[in-house]
Amino acid sequence: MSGEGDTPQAIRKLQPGKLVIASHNKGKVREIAELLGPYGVTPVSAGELDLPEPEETGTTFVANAELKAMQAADLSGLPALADDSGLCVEALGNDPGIFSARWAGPEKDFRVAMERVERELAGKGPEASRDAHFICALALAWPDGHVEWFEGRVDGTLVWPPRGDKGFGYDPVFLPNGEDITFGEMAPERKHGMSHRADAFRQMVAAIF
Ligand SMILES: O=P(O)(O)OP(=O)(O)OP(=O)(O)OC[C@H]1O[C@@H](n2cnc3c(O)ncnc32)[C@H](O)[C@@H]1O
Ligand SMILES: [Mg+2]
Repeated sequence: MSGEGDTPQAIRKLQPGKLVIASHNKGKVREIAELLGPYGVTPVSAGELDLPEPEETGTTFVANAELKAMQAADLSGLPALADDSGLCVEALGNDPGIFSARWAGPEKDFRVAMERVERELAGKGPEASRDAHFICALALAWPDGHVEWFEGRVDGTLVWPPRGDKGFGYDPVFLPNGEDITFGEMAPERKHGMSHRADAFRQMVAAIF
């Protein structure tokens, strides 16, 4: 944490415990808390505040991140950071994309979601590209209604069967370009060195902090 004298103006507005992470996904909340670690901000999650999970009616990652952040800022009276993210598989026309969470069904079973990706890819034939990328849109909403957003990306290929149990969601099938282990096999610090979420986060830090 920076000393009082060199703490940038914006971070002083984000007093410890005063930034809502507008997400109900424990894996994301953990990663965002880790990424916020160096900035002296102690986040509180939407779940801890009993905030409702809004319907994601947007047609883009940014629109969904904005609606989640704005609702949390509005209901809590605190600055709120939301993340809308997903896996885009090029041979599937970038599906599941914004529907990545919905492919896991009401039980939020990502084994089912990963199997669906693999099945749909198999349906494209053996020559189909296995290229994929993750996108992360971060939206930071202030209680006065002002919103800023940032979008990050990481490119890779899909493996089958799934490998590793360290991450969440689609991590076990995502092999980032230039790496020999999946996100599911990676220590969190290594994932933060290259992930879509860390990419968006770097842009946010450069702009805000
Ligand atoms: O909306 P919130 O409450 O934040 O939680 P969610 O899980 O519904 O989140 P999204 O609507 O943004 O859906 C994105 C899905 O994409 C997947 N995803 C996003 N980032 C990922 C990552 O870093 N690793 C693996 N899967 C990821 C993950 O399974 C998410 O459920
Ligand atoms: Mg969601």
